[in-house]
Amino acid sequence: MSTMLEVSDLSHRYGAGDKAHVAVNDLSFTVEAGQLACIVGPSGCGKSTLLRAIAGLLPPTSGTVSLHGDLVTGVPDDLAVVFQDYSRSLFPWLTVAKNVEFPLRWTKLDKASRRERATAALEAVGLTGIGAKFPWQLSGGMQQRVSIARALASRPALLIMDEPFASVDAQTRFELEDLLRRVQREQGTTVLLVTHDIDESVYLGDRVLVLSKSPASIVADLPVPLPAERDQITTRESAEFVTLRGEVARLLHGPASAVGASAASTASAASVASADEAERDLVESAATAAKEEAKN
Ligand SMILES: Nc1ncnc2c1ncn2[C@@H]1O[C@H](COP(=O)(O)OP(=O)(O)OP(=O)(O)O)[C@@H](O)[C@H]1O
Repeated sequence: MSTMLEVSDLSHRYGAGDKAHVAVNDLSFTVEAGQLACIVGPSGCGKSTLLRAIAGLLPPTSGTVSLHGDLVTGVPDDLAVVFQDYSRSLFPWLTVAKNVEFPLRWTKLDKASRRERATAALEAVGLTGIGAKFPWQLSGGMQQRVSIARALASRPALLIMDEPFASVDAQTRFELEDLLRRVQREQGTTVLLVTHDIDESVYLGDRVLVLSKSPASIVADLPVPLPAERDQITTRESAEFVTLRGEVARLLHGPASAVGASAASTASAASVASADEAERDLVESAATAAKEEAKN
């Protein structure tokens, strides 16, 4: 296996002087090609800051991020991000097919190949034949499938997913988790997924990286000893699943990780703003071009 993502001694501090706030503290890890690594951490610990730095949206105060050996200094062309809020990341004025094709405009693919890729990506996520619909004509779960199809269509070197299933109901969440694992294995995609949900991190991951309370540092990097074929009922009942889930919960909620209630709620409010900012950065930069696309 080759290393796809390398995060080395990464730190990020917001502000300076008395008002300085260290959000990420000297964090190092790698993700191998084809791996699905999950990150779990307490609310407000610095997950969004970390993802923004990895995505090239935020220059870190110190340390480096490399994608397939290349230093990340801006948003890499071969990186895709799926956010929690599908309703804001899909363009409502473009059809589903055009939404999925959209990032391919920056590749060398001709129009016919772009269409073919989009059709195949929609098929991979179980949405064959809905390309002519608009996002707002679909359920929330279907819209998130479209976001996943769009991310996969560009065959990214790294797919970053920031709480991707937090806005759908429990049944849809299970379906999307299984869909992600299936497609990720079929296509060999390297995925870094952030979740608040301990069970989800264990069910989905090949590895679970547990972050400390703010400032984020890695408290554990745990391999997931579950078979590749997983099932929402039997896997979650298995001894390995229950043991690992307990271990992650203890690391997150044990005394060393406890966060005071008021500090947590303040941090949480600021971090929502930060995640929103990241999403806006990416979506807005694409929106202008998407409007042009709609005219064509
Ligand atoms: N732009 C900013 N300026 C100053 N401080 C910030 C900024 N963005 C985030 N922070 C602070 O950095 C810390 C980490 O925030 P971040 O959003 O990365 O956490 P998070 O783990 O993603 O949060 P959540 O779990 O709620 O999504 C928080 O204490 C937050 O208050």
